[in-house]
Amino acid sequence: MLSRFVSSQLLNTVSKNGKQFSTSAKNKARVAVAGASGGIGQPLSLLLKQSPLVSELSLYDIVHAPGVAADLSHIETKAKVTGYNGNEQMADAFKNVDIVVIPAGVPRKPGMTRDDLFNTNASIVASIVKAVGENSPKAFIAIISNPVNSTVPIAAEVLKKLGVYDPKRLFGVTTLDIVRANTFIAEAKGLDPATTHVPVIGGHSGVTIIPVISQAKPSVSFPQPELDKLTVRIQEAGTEVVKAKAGAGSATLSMAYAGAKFTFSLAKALHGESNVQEISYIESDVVPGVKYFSSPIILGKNGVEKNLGLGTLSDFEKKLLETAIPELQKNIKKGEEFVAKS
Ligand SMILES: NC(=O)c1ccc[n+]([C@@H]2O[C@H](COP(=O)([O-])OP(=O)(O)OC[C@H]3O[C@@H](n4cnc5c(N)ncnc54)[C@H](O)[C@@H]3O)[C@@H](O)[C@H]2O)c1
Ligand SMILES: O=C(O)C[C@H](O)C(=O)O
Repeated sequence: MLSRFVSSQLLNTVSKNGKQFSTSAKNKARVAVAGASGGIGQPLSLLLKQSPLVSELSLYDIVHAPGVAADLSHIETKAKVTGYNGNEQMADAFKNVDIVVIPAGVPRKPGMTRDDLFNTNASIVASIVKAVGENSPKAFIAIISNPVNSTVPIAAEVLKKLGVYDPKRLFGVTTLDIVRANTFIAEAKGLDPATTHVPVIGGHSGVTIIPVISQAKPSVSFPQPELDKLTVRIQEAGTEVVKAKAGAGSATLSMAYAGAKFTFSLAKALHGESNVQEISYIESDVVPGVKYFSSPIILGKNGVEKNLGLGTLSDFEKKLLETAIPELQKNIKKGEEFVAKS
């Protein structure tokens, strides 16, 4: 009873941007989670297992994946769950899957930047994406592992080396920034967060996170000092959680929610729902000289169908964009060089 209740709640929430989607047997996705035993991986897998959009759930990690899979497999929903542990089972984990979500890697501790995770997470993401490219070259790949600004270019370069890169099918998950912006702006204005939409563009770290409050729906306005504060709060929300967790990691539950929301949009688009809108960090030409950029997109059966671009930015947001550009360029170059050197 409880699982049905939660499942319908989640479906209602995730269909916020689109129409309710009917889920017959053939329009379900086979989804793999890499890093499935972790702080994000476990609740994300739980949310995916509860969804009628998912037919198979392939859980991969270097530890504990069979245990997590056994546990989830007892839930009274149709998705078939299988666990795969360690390098030798990695290829099997990623065979015949439609979508791979990657929250594998280490999280921040207080005092660290996301870029401080690069040395550990770059090779983790590269090895997982290589295995995905070799075993399901058409899969949509959604990267959660930080630093997202660099791990997405790393994934692209790895897939290029394999000759299977399709920029329409590779996504950096920035959904949590939008979820947070919706929540904070709704709180500030006494709105319902479930029907508040605040785009956040750019990248996923500090000044590269650009809240576009001028395009919020419903429309809102703030005196400049309050706008400054809200913007910084959205940019530093990850750090707020890292500090509050005091050494026990970073956002996991809200990220699982955001990751599930994004994955459900991919699943809906894959199976033909029209006008599925998301915001994601993808290969892009909307900002000259910045090869990867997060902006609103329309998803279709083959991935990114249309990049909706930046829309009209306020002067304040244009300044935020100017500040973000050199940092994004640096992060992207670092990711590309990592693969070129390896
Ligand atoms: N994009 C975002 O908005 C966002 C939000 C929150 C966290 N994150 C990032 O997500 C990542 C994971 O965070 P977490 O809190 O779940 O960390 P965690 O340490 O709790 O879990 C990570 C999991 O990855 C697994 N792992 C490590 N190396 C692996 C490999 N080579 N192959 C497969 N699995 C491997 C670990 O065993 C662990 O189970 C971090 O990099 C974090 O910064 C991103
Ligand atoms: O802040 C972090 O390190 C994790 C994640 O990127 C977040 O935004 O919560």
